[in-house]
Amino acid sequence: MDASLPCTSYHSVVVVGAGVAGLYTAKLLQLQYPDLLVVEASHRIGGRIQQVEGLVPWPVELGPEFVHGGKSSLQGILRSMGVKTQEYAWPDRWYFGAERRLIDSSVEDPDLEATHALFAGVGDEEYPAQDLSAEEWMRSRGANDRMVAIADACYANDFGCSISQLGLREMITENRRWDSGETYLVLDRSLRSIVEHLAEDLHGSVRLSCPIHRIEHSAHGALLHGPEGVRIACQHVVVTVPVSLLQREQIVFAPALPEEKLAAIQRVKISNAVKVILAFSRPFWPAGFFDVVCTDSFIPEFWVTDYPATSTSADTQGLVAMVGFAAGLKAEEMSHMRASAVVQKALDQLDQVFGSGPQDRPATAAFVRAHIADWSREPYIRGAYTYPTKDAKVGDREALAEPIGLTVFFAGEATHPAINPCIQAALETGQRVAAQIQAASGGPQSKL
Ligand SMILES: Cc1cc2nc3c(=O)[nH]c(=O)nc-3n(C[C@H](O)[C@H](O)[C@H](O)COP(=O)(O)OP(=O)(O)OC[C@H]3O[C@@H](n4cnc5c(N)ncnc54)[C@H](O)[C@@H]3O)c2cc1C
Repeated sequence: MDASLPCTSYHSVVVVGAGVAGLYTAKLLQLQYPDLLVVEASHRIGGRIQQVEGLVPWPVELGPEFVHGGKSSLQGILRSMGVKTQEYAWPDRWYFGAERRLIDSSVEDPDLEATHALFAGVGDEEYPAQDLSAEEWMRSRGANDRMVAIADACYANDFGCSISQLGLREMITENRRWDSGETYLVLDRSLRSIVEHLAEDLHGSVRLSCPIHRIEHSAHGALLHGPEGVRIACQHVVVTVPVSLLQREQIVFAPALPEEKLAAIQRVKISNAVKVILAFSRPFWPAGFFDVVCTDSFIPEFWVTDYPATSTSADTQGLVAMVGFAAGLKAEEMSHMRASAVVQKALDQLDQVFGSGPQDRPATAAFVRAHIADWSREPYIRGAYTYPTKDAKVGDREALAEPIGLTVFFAGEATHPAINPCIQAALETGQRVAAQIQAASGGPQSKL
């Protein structure tokens, strides 16, 4: 990366944000626009793809960890990288906190089946004129408290929010347009490799530690304002920052963005997510265990994370890891707790889920160290990922994606019209915006 770029420069294309959407846009446009520049606010590339080292013998993912769906558009990139994946059915166990009962997902449970049937059929619903939360919608379809608790821990948490925040309208769109498949894929290496692959030819074209705070734009181009008087002029600018930052007006646009886009920016929400990563001296879960969704519990989901060792440090040798994932209101609650209290409650929960007989505190007994990733604290992300938001309108995602003339373009997971907050969606928005810029300058359409 070139840190010595001049304070005022001109580029035909500037991409704001070096997450996967920004990096993919740059990769697709780089040949045609060799002077393209990516500006990134933080000191690293990858955005929400981030790892922590030194807990166990491999880097543990702080953000995304799974490829959602075996038919995802990410598959082409993974194949070209020679990545092998393993498929898991999700979820593989259930823990009912109120009943203190752990079951295999093959065990019949009428409330589980009824909840899955409701959510599988949400795409058949009519768009309501007045939006409902998923909880209100479930109750209107006769769901009981146990079903709501199941949906909160399973569907809402996976969507990155709580059941009261999840909106029916965007759930309908998501359900109708989801085309990636239902299995979870785990890669044979860190997701960092995807970031490295996207950035491999961008050396010298990425400027780090350069938060853009103002974009002046006209039909003729844009002037970007960065720290310490940095000015970057360009013909086309691609804004890929999380919608949470646009809501906080961390970038000021002059002239202001159109009313319709501003309203959509405020309606589409990102909630928080917290990952509690726990290193243990030995596994205390059943052989073959992958993941457990926990109703009426502090942390709604735990999974085992296991990659080929990349470190030989004596400090991590032989350790195993489990990750707790909480989103929405539960994550907000955790954000206000002391880290030691979060870890204690996580261990207590695992003791309850897996303890029995003389082994009644297996997690506590095997605990070595922990790391907590609280995404609300990331200054240039401020949350996890957009979720099907209550009171968002049909067409809001398209409004987020709408360019301003031929100068300002928008990409990033929030701008995907299928309400898809996954890595593949971020990549698809990068592909869309690259094609828009090529069309705007009369160039050939990307074949990638
Ligand atoms: C905890 C968690 C778990 C997840 N799990 C999964 C999963 O299992 N599978 C999956 O597919 N997806 C998952 N996701 C979602 C996935 O990470 C995102 O969809 C994807 O990484 C978004 O990429 P992006 O490029 O749109 O945004 P980002 O990665 O957020 O990139 C935006 C970039 O813009 C930069 N930026 C912000 N402000 C400025 C500024 N003013 N100037 C310059 N740069 C700026 C940011 O620093 C960032 O690098 C998860 C996300 C989180 C947080």
